[in-house]
Amino acid sequence: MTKPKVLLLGEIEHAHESWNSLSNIAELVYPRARTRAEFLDECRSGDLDGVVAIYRTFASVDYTGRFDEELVPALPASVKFVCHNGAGYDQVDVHVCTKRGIRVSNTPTAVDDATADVTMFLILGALRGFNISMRALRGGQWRGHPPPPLGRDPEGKTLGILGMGGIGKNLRRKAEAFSMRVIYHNREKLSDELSGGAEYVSFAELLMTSDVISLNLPLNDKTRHKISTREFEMMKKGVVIVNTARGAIIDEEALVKALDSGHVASVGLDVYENEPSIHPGLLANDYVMLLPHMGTWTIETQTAMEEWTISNVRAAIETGALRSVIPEHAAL
Ligand SMILES: O=CC(=O)O
Repeated sequence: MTKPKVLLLGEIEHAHESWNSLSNIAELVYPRARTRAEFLDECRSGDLDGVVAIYRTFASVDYTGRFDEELVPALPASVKFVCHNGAGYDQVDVHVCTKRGIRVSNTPTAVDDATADVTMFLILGALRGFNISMRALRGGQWRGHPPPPLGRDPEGKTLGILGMGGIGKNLRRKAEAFSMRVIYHNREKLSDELSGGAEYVSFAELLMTSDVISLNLPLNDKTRHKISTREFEMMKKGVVIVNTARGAIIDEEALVKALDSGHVASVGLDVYENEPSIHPGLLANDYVMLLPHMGTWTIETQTAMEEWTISNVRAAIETGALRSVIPEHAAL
């Protein structure tokens, strides 16, 4: 009997044993294509016919481009599952996949600790203004001349978490260890058990009362530019904003203006609207703490994410259902 095929888009860096063990149940295939045009051709050539599940990485977008209304219909008719390695799956057009009868999975939970850790690092760094002193030190000027303004402590500050999913909940625990008061806004209020007792507030109240705002929500049509000029104006003067979710949740142009006016005191960013390019206004501002999308960049977390994605592929082939189907496909 011919085995179903599993296509790898991107690299397996850690979980080689688990990946290779899939060959017991599937034929593992690798694309020849190195560009989107080549990938579309390869799909249309029939060479990938029989592929049932695709394992894809965040970085594979560099050569396939987004899984959008052009690419998804071009996939072989046999494709039933797209297993994305990552929590955020904004590179995949879920609606087009739904129409084609393709189910999508992601890697929730596996990313929570590492991403919440980076969020805490950025909160502390942005509150303390560490970017200025770190830069001065490397420039041979010790703390700089004049020394940087004094930073602020997290203790006693109100942290507003926008998006209380796995990362938001994990961050809540970590922030409370720093004696921050945590409030949150979500599409729906969570039970006290799930929210850990954090206070549920409206979106407007979160904007108006937080000293620090952390963005922990997925990027989709509803959340793109959720934070723009009007929202910045509603925030307290001197607010600190941290984004480890997706850059396009913030209107970057409006952010630069809010920083330049001093209304937003400082920000900590791991993600950007058009990464890897960064708005020059962010690069130029000393009150911006920047990381190049390092939220899950640890050995443990990258390994866990690969293992998780492979387990989705295995479940898809063995049972016809994904282990962690995305919420949009849960009811299908
Ligand atoms: O950005 C990282 C992820 O989506 O897992």
